[in-house]
Amino acid sequence: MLLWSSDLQGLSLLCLFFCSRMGLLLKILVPFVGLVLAFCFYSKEDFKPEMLKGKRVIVTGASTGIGEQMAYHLARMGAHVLITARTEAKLQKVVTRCLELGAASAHYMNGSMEDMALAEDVVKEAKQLWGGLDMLILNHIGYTYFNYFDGDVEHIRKLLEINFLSYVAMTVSALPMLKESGGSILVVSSTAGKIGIPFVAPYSATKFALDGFFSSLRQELIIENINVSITLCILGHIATETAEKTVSHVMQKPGAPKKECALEIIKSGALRKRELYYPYTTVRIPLLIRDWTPEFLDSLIRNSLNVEKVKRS
Ligand SMILES: NC(=O)C1=CN([C@@H]2O[C@H](COP(=O)(O)OP(=O)(O)OC[C@H]3O[C@@H](n4cnc5c(N)ncnc54)[C@H](OP(=O)(O)O)[C@@H]3O)[C@@H](O)[C@H]2O)C=CC1
Ligand SMILES: C[C@H](CCC(=O)O)[C@H]1CC[C@H]2[C@@H]3C(=O)C[C@@H]4C[C@H](O)CC[C@]4(C)[C@H]3CC[C@]12C
Repeated sequence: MLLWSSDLQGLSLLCLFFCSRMGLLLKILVPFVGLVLAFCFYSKEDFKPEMLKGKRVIVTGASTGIGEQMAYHLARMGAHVLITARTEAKLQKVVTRCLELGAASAHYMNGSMEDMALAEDVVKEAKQLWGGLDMLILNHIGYTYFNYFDGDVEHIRKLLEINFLSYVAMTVSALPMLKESGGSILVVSSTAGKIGIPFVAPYSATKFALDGFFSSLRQELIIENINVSITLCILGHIATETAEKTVSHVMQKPGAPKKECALEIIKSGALRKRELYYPYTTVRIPLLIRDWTPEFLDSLIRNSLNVEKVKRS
């Protein structure tokens, strides 16, 4: 089995974690881990901001949070940006800021991604504006509660439209241009799209759906030698306004910085990575133990939350 450098890092951290418990650390694994980390360090591809200069990029859900920060990073790198969300006033401010930061151009389209026509119209606008597309960053999400599942099936149907089907609709519309440019699709997902986390059942379903669809589509693009990359971005808790409003009372640690998170997403897409894990340690290690000791991982997740503070609404 071919291990990627980032997986070697994850496995090394895992070995350190388990063997530090068994006192083997100083005898066997320190040299091994040293060799592995040296390999990982020297095998890293280098990201350069110039990679994004003049590139034509759509960022959805960019009126606030991680999407807003991605728009600003792209602007600093000299990209053309087209951003979407529902709140026009916020989008106007982000576009203005993007132009101040050096964007090659900056435009917005406002509307809800419940409407599949909007999803397709955003891609048509990119064709109208730029004649093509280099990067599609699918980031928006609909209203997400953090509580016991309330049995509301309609809420799940609506969230699947916003968080999943609109991503598929935009991808279908954008693929002809991305094939022409050899471009990239960045799909923003979550730890909750890879493992079972309590209190986010509807949201988690939509994120698992993204993994299934885009991981299968990536296989087909490879089979047909189509040069379009798909990067699935698996994020842990990030300190955005919405997340802090929703979960700060339950979380035992603060979220990771949204600005750094946004940059790591862009870098992973530009380097055409298969998946991004951010923050690496808190996301990658649970995934490494997920299939070996699922019950142990489930208990770790439950113990990482102040579950007593979640009251059925
Ligand atoms: N923050 C975190 O802890 C984590 C976040 N993630 C993922 O990162 C991504 C961004 O998260 P975050 O920045 O926290 O989210 P925010 O809530 O900060 O931003 C969500 C964005 O989506 C837009 N949006 C909301 N509803 C709709 C809709 N119906 N149609 C179109 N756009 C809509 C919002 O703008 P408007 O309201 O104006 O429409 C906003 O721009 C998401 O995919 C999320 O799953 C993953 C793991 C952890
Ligand atoms: C609690 C989870 C981290 C568990 C761990 O030990 O690492 C967080 C991982 C993913 C987070 C949720 C997420 O994906 C974004 C949602 C979007 C909304 O902004 C509200 C917050 C989220 C429900 C967020 C909540 C914490 C996580 C489940």
